[in-house]
Amino acid sequence: MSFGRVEPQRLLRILGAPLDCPRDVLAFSRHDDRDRNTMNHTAFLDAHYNFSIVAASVFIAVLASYVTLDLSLRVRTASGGLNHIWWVAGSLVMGTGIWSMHFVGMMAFDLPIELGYTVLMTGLSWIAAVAAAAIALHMASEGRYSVRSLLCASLAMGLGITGMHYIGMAALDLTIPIVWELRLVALSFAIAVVASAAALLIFRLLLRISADRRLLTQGAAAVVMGAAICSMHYTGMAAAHFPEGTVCISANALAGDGLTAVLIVATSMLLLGALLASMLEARLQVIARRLAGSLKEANTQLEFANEELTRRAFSDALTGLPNRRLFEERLTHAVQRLRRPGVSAEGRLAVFFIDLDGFKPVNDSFGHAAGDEVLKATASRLTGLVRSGDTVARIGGDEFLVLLDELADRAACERFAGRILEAIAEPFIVAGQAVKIACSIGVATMERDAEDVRLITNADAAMYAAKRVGGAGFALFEDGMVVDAALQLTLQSDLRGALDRGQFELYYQPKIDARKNVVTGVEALVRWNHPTRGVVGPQEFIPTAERSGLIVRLGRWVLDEACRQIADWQSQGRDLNVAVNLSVIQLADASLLDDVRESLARHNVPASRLLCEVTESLLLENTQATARTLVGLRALGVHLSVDDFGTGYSNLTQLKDLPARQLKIDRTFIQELETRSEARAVVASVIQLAHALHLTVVAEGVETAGQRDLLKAMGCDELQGYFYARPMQAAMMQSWSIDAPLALSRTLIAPPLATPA
Ligand SMILES: Nc1nc2c(ncn2[C@@H]2O[C@@H]3COP(=O)(O)O[C@H]4[C@@H](O)[C@H](n5cnc6c(=O)[nH]c(N)nc65)O[C@@H]4COP(=O)(O)O[C@H]3[C@H]2O)c(=O)[nH]1
Repeated sequence: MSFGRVEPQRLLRILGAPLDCPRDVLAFSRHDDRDRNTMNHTAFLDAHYNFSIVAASVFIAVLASYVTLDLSLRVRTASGGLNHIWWVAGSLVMGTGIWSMHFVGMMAFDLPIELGYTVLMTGLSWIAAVAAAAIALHMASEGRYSVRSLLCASLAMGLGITGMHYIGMAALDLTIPIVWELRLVALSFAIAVVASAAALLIFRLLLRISADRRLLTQGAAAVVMGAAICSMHYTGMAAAHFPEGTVCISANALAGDGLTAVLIVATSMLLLGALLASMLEARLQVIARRLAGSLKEANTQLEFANEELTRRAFSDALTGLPNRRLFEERLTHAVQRLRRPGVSAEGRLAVFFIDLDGFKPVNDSFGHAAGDEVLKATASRLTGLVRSGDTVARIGGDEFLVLLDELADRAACERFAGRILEAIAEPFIVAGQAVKIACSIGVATMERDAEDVRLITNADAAMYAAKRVGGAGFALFEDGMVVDAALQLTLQSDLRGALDRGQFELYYQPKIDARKNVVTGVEALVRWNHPTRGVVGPQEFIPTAERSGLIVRLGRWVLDEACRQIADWQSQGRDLNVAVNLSVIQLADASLLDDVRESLARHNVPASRLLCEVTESLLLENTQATARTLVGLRALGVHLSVDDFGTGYSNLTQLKDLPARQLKIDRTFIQELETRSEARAVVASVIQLAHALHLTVVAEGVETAGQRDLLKAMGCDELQGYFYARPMQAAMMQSWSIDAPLALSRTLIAPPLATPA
């Protein structure tokens, strides 16, 4: 299709080329005054353009620019060697596109002589175009460039494009050479350089534009770039004047309308193909990015899950402290560090085993959430005591471990244990109430050259030792304690089966009315008939039973057995009151009241025959649950006795609010009665004040006649102790008589406890 012939001047106007070019040059028929030297007296051939081919060349230029811009993105975003392939392919496509535009533009140039192009020079011009494209795409892949590099690249590209154009012109082998209008040649070079710089800036701009707005921007940019390339070409063409009489020797080489059509179609197909490939690649890149994104997300989730698993494997979920596993690992490292050559010979490690005293009742009375708060607060108090390199761990229930290294001596360990005791002794706020808890601490240390590294076991053994002497204190590990600790473990496992196997038995110790000298009642004291160790005293297994929770079942059995015994004595005509000891854990147990009620009913025993002894310190803790139980017991008609009075920190006025009926003065006071006047003064005033509060007073641990006489003189109501009788089996109570000679009562009635193996 042809749009007819167009004047070059009009064509330049359409393409935006400078219009101040002298008419004579544009018309190729008149001389330019300024270039008179070169063009004087020379007549030039009339040149015209075939508009449809010019349009095709413009289309190719715009299409090439669009494809080039697209390829620049691929070169920039592709990775793993693909960018190099895109660079080579892109340079070929872009170079061919520009070159093709030039070649088609040349075809549009119509002279009255036949024109044709030599293959070699045409090929060279193609190479120049590809080189310019390679420079452009390389710069595009950089993304950011300095003004200097932009200038250099624009110059190089400009040279490449201009080179392509003028080498392409040189492919016309003419008998009379072309006369060049240098000003326009320079202008065409300047246009090429400016167009290159604009193209590079557009490359960069395009990278910053979001994908959805890119299509339009890229289209507009392609039009600008295409127009710039065409301007350069047609300005270059305007600079060429073909003298009249010239003949094209290469007319038979590359030429003809068919070739133009093939070139246009082939180039367009090449460019469109490249565009499609580029778009496909872009799509693939999006998919790959999405895949990579989801893979990354999956990886992040996996990493998080792994971290969480590791964290859980090595930490305690409630407090966030390291657990036993991590503690052991850190201990191993600490031991290795200690043994490393060069470490101070005095350096030592210390493990503190901390077990809370009285935590279980808090947990039972206030609920697990409150218990958790106490544990968390304990964790933070302990953490607050150590330095950053030390380790605090929770290894279960209410047990914590602390590892300190570089401790100077045993005194430092003792000081630290003291600080732990102080920290835990501070009241905990539980459900809005201040609750006091203590702890037992076992300390095991290791010196540099020591072989034994069973620090945790040793600290545990020491903690047991501290617990056995009443808790709320610490003990440093000593060799004999390991045996003890092992014994505790055996005890614990044996205890579990002992109840089912009926190995527990109640012994009874009489209480004597001080004035009337008659038995008023007995205190039931539990014994464990151990199959291998013989009779085991309560002090050896009650703490263990409390720790293992078995005390609730054991206490239930004691209550029931005591009621059964009351009924038994009743049936023999003996009305004896029986006192049973209640543990702190039983008091906090909601089922205690039901247990007492059921036992009384089962054995048909009046509640007034039963007396519950509760230690003073426990009564004064007076948590909500304990208070409820005490009031409930009282409501049932069961009497209460304050045991071990004087060992706690109470004063008598605090006792007046308690539903107790009896007060037992601790035997440590009784033991000093004869030797210390202060003890006498205390016991005398306790008896007086207790009477004022309508409490009967029992003195426990009466061992001598002198103690008996003093207590009688002070007005003490009841007496209990070895002076009268040791705890004995129920059957022996039959034959026992107060009037029996003391020596006899001791040998007959006091079966010695078996010494633990
Ligand atoms: N040195 C000396 N000791 C005397 C004398 N008279 C009595 N004793 C001992 O003092 C303890 C008195 O019981 P406790 O203060 O309630 O102290 C009891 C009580 O707190 C606890 N216990 C005993 N049976 C039970 C029980 O069934 N349940 C609970 N929860 N605790 C019990 O075990 C503790 C020790 O009981 P036992 O070993 O039987 O020790 C008894 C008794 O044998 C004396 O003249 N001199």
